[in-house]
Amino acid sequence: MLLGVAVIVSLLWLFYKHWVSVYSHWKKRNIPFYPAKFPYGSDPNLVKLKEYRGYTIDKMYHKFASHPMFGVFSLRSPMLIIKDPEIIQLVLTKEFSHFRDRGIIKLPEKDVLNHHLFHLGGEKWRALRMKLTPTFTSGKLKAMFPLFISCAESFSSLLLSKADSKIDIKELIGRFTADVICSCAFGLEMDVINHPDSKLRKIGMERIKLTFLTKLKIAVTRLFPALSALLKIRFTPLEDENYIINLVKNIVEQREKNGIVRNDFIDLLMQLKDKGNIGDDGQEFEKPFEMTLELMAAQCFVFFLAGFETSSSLQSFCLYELALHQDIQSRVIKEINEKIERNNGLTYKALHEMEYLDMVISETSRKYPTVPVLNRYCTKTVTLRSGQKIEQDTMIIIPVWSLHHDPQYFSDPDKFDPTRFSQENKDSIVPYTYLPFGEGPRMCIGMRFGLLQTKVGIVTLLQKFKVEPCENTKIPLVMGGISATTASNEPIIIKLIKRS
Ligand code: HEM
Repeated sequence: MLLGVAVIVSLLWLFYKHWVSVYSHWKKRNIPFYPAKFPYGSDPNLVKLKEYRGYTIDKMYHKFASHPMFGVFSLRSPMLIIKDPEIIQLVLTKEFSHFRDRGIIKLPEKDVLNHHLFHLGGEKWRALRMKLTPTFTSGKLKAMFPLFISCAESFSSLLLSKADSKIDIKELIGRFTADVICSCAFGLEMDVINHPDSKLRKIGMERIKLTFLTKLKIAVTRLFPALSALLKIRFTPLEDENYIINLVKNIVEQREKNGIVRNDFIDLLMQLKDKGNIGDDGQEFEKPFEMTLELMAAQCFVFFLAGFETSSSLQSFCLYELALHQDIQSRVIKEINEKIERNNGLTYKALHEMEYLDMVISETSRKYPTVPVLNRYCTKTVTLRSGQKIEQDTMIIIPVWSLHHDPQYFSDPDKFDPTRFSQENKDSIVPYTYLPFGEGPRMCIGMRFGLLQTKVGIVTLLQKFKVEPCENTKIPLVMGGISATTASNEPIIIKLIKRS
């Protein structure tokens, strides 16, 4: 009995020693760091998600005010937080080949729906990124514009039924963005606007949640890959995976059977599938690979996920700020009316001429960056000008929220001030301190699509309604921890007043 207890205590002690052995990582490398405590590491909030990630990292960011970068530990993973815009530029762009991967999760082979552009690394990512980039050329976006407008019309009808009431703006706009992405990328008329409980949207909303269980799975796949394989850890439930794969399979079969060509995202994937192995076309990819139905479904899934949540957040934060700043809203609506009149309707060209609206959206993206941090993973050691090294296998965090709220780069950062992005002022923004879509070869592939649907959504709504705060509007908004993207703790409630 005593022996048994002694063995257990010794094993626990060994486990503890092994766990904390990594906590000297940054000290050995002479990099300032946020000390760690067993078991969570530098700050339990990095793991427990009780607080928005942007806030947790921001507190650390200010503790290391005079340092270009500093180390933290999440559980027992060392991570390097980079603050200096010059080093950020090096990571995202100049030395990109050393930091090509995100390294957020070690992808379990069988979790096929996660093998998408956002999580893939190395050559497979490079090949897919190169092949999928043509999805969003300006020609393609122009061709899709009528689909945006058709979704906007159904959105308008829904809005009219909400006139003069208080609404949860993000919920409403989320239906519009889900419809746009389904229609433009997949040719699917889901009508989420009128059927908000659609299965696809529900799956998307679940996947965007960064629950404790998801974080635990990320940690286990990263720290104990063998255990993760043994436990068959997966991030997408099998039922959802089957649903998405079948959905894509049906679209492909329908198109093949009826000879439908829409020149959209699915068509591009189908062409890649028909051409045989990706990389066999003389474009120098190390290991050619097949575009399987599962790989196609994974790319569709990430476009849906990345497309609907980010744009609906941006639009809701923007309308919230416009509700609070009636002077800015009046200027936006004046511009909208002028440009629509000059172009005989809401055209692609009219939207492009709306410069003030563009400034308002840029300022919203600064104050509420949809993705609070960017992740990179160092695959080859780099020596900085200071002589300091960033070693192979280092996980990197770029604190976007903190940069966007650092008074050194954006004076009075809590103030909503679109003039920061006027023609005269925007050139004075320090490069690599404004990163709402990331930067470099791995930046958001859907940026132009996201901005276009954001503008169509806002213009459609503002043409019909004035937005105002009401007694349920939270001022200021406090961000919450559960979502992987920047999201308010509580619903964003505003009032829609019908324009005469
Ligand atoms: C307002 C809307 C959007 C915002 C704010 C946004 C933001 C971002 C950010 C910050 C990243 C990471 C960039 C980096 O690490 O440097 C990203 C990546 C990505 N986004 Fe977006 N995004 C938006 C819309 C979209 C849309 C509409 C799509 C697709 C239709 C999309 C697809 C993706 C994909 C696939 C990636 C991964 C790219 C790669 O690793 O190669 N995003 N996005």
